[in-house]
Amino acid sequence: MLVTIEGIDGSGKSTLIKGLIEELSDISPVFTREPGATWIGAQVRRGIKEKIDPVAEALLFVADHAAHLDTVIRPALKDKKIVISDRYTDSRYAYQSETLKGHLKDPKKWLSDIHNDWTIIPDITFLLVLPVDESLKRIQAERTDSEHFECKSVLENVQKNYLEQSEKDPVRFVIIDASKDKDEILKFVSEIIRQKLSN
Ligand SMILES: Nc1ncnc2c1ncn2[C@@H]1O[C@H](COP(=O)(O)OP(=O)(O)OP(=O)(O)O)[C@@H](O)[C@H]1O
Ligand SMILES: Cc1cn([C@H]2C[C@H](O)[C@@H](COP(=O)(O)O)O2)c(=O)[nH]c1=O
Repeated sequence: MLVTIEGIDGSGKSTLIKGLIEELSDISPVFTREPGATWIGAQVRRGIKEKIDPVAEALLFVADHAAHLDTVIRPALKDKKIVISDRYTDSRYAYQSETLKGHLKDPKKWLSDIHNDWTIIPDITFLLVLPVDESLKRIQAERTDSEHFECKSVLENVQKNYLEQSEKDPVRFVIIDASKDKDEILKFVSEIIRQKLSN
């Protein structure tokens, strides 16, 4: 089973994953992330930092995804493991639809075409939704450096894109009110994962 956790920067994904590591320890899921689980992930982070061309940046994210599927996701799913990924393809649809505006005629179609035929669609996606002002407050409270995505106008559109994605696939997406207490979110998410496993 492939579970993905999505949401704008500062919405609480890493916090939720930290809780799930302990909460679901009896079922030993494989925890992974995009970018970061492959050597290409390091190049993606470099690209973000250096603010490279948006098409080059998008292609690096896609390359990282392909390597992630090859080296982590497919082998784990083949072994019947539960895989939980901090960000996945929906991050591309949400962020690159925004960053590629003005660079490509139809970024959403381009992103869809480039993933078709080889990606794996998650079984369930938890989308953490939080007012952008709140997410920025959380980020600013804890970070000294910020990525170019982390500004109000970009994140507003990124969140809109996420919600649009969730409307297209309401069975896969579970919307979480990320302003709730983190223990409440953790309990809700872990219970849904266990329910889904027992079906
Ligand atoms: N439910 C919550 N209520 C209040 N604060 C929270 C909650 N969840 C996370 N936080 C705090 O918000 C900050 C950002 O959380 P976190 O790093 O988990 O977000 P993230 O979605 O992983 O961010 P990014 O995508 O930028 O890495 C942290 O300081 C964290 O402690
Ligand atoms: C997978 C992916 C990520 N991003 C953006 C979103 C974040 O601002 C950064 C780094 O991710 P972090 O886990 O929150 O540190 O990258 C993106 O634009 N497109 C993607 O596909």
